[in-house]
Amino acid sequence: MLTDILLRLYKLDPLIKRNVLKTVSWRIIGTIDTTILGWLITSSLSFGLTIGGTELFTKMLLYYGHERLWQKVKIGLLPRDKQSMFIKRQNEPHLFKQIGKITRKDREELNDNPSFTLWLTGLSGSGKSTLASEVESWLFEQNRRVYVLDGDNTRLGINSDLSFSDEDRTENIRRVAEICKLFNDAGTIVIASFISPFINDRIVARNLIGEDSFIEIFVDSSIETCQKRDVKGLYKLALDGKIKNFTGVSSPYQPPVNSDIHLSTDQMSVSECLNTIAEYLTSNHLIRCKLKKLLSI
Ligand SMILES: Nc1ncnc2c1ncn2[C@@H]1O[C@H](COP(=O)(O)OS(=O)(=O)O)[C@@H](OP(=O)(O)O)[C@H]1O
Ligand SMILES: Nc1ncnc2c1ncn2[C@@H]1O[C@H](COP(=O)(O)OP(=O)(O)O)[C@@H](O)[C@H]1O
Repeated sequence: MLTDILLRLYKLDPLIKRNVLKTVSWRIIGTIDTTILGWLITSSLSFGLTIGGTELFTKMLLYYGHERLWQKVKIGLLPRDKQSMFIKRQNEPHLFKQIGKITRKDREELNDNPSFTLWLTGLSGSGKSTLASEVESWLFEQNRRVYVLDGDNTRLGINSDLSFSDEDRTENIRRVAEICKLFNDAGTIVIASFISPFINDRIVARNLIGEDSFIEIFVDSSIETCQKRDVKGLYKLALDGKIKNFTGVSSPYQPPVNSDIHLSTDQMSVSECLNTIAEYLTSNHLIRCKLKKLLSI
């Protein structure tokens, strides 16, 4: 009967299949352990086998129930929709990661430079696009393979199905981080220029891209300065209620608490910001070129 129940569960869904397999494998290990301990303590093999044999079934049911119950506990889990997306992928039985002969390291060696992602986060009008373009030009002049990913551009293309709701911003950043990872794997330096207003989404991006390849730059300008600049006229529209969910007006921005580089763009000039980024990259051995040359930007 127990086998019958387990078999039915096994056919239900990949997660249950995993739970069943984990239950059985763990129980076999546990039972061998209990049997040996019972045998050693009582010097009776039959006593050890009796305890081990009995608990094989009781503990298997208890373990399975415990696993299923824990799946209802939300502590430390992603929101349910995201979680099921990840679980489905992790358990996708018909996909196999393909690994080619040429590695990221090979490409980095060919370029004579490591690849990484400079992640610019900040309010609209804080200076992300301006700095992204300046850093890109400077790196290009240093013969580095570099490419800018900008919110406006990706939202006109690959992410054109996404709105500015909190959920869609999260998905926007997840997709963009995946793209950064691909570019970095291809040996290219990426400058990602996205408002990316939520701390959690930036943590997801950092984890996807990799701790060592992700450099968070807080492009920090007060909302008053951004509104005064109003480069695209969007703040006026947002304040007049003509754009919904506008960051800093009707949608939150969570500033980084521990960014790798902090640029106060309402106090620093563009070239001061550029020098700060250049100094960071050279002192962390991410760009190999003479500092003197950098500081003459
Ligand atoms: N509601 C609302 N809120 C914020 N921004 C808006 C909005 N609607 C359009 N735009 C334009 O979209 C650009 C930001 O896109 P991002 O992909 O960087 O946004 S996010 O990271 O998903 O929050 C942003 O570009 P930047 O000004 O360069 O930041 C705007 O041009
Ligand atoms: N230190 C600075 N860094 C970047 N931009 C600056 C700085 N100081 C002033 N600005 C100005 O601020 C504006 C920023 O606009 P933009 O780069 O389009 O911002 P974002 O991409 O964050 O929306 C530009 O007009 C730029 O010239």
